[in-house]
Amino acid sequence: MARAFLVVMDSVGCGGAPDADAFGDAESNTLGHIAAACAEGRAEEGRSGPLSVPNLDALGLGAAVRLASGHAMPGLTAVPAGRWGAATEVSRGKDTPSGHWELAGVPVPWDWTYFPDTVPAFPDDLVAEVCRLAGVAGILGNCHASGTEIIDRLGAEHLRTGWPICYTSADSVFQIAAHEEVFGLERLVALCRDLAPRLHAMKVGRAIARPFVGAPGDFRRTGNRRDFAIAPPAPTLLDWVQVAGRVTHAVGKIGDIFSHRGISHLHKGKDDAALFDHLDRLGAEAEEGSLTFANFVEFDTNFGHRRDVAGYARQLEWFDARVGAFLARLGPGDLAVFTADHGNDPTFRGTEHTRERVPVVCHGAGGGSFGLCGFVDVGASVAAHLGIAAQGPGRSFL
Ligand SMILES: O=P(O)(O)O[C@H]1O[C@H](CO)[C@@H](O)[C@H]1O
Ligand SMILES: [Mn+2]
Ligand SMILES: [Mn+2]
Repeated sequence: MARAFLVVMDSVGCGGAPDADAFGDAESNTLGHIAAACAEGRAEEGRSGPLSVPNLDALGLGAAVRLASGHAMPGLTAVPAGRWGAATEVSRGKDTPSGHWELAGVPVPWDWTYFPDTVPAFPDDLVAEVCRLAGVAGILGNCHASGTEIIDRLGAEHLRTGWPICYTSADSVFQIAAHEEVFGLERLVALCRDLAPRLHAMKVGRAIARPFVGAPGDFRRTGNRRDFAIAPPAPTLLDWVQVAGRVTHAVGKIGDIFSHRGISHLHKGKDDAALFDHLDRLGAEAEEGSLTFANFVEFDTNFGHRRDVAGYARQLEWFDARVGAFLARLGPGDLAVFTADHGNDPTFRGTEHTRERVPVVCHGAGGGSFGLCGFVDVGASVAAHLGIAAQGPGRSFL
């Protein structure tokens, strides 16, 4: 029986979204602009020269970017041996839940609630609820911010007052940063968990705990981030597979993103290297007929939001080397799909996600292009490979 591995490279978009302009993201292209910067010698920190991702390129990565957006992709010159194309999203959001749910066959039928880019950003009654749940007299932040910048700016005041730092972004999120040892990690996680139902009722996608450690001038976020996401609106690929009596493995953030629905086994790790160790092990050991669904988040959190072009390129090159070793572990009936959930162009203005198409490159599904498809078709294709009935609007491209 076949196995399937669906691997999301978080934020590794490839431009070309027909509605990018409506998101203020016209011309954004995460992979296209990284490849151009590398080829022009503008991404030389800790690496050098044209972007080198031979394993993903052999599956069709460069070709997928050219198809999606028309970008040249210097350095990615392989004639693809894999099955490849690019996918377009329809959900009215460019965040992680929208992207993953749609990849898993379920577009988002509602409009997300976003907080305005004003100070304060949050309504008084919501702030009052945070204060009640946390047992504090006030909050810090109450604005749009980048998570590393706001702990640098307000971390010392947080230590002094004990008030949690609350902030949001262009995504439908309510984020709370607090010191792991001073405020307490469990207290922060409980605060987010308790606040989440109220946020979900408002169609705010996630309450996110963003713990940090250190002292003023040297605050660092830890790997203990927790996301409390609204549940998907309908059964997803994970549910379809599980209902069919198969095993599902969730690697990294997948559990949180799917509100822990349809997941048999959760595999977490402190960083992407640890997550790839899980993926390698599952490549060798995952059950016949199983689905492994993995998310690699560091492209997005460490490099996209930080607008670090060289860092993003380094991460792609590191990831690609591990892809080569991973694919060597797979058997003849196995499918591996590498794709993304949205863009986060490190050359673009601001620090937010960017609306883009995403590459879809497959190992174990023969060769050639299936052209442009929808995000939902990825889930339908994985289901088809596993011999499971898909639900919803997706159609298999296999
Ligand atoms: O700047 P940081 O805290 O990493 O926040 C980013 O992470 C959030 C959730 O992934 C996004 O909405 C974006 O705001
Ligand atoms: Mn994401
Ligand atoms: Mn992000």
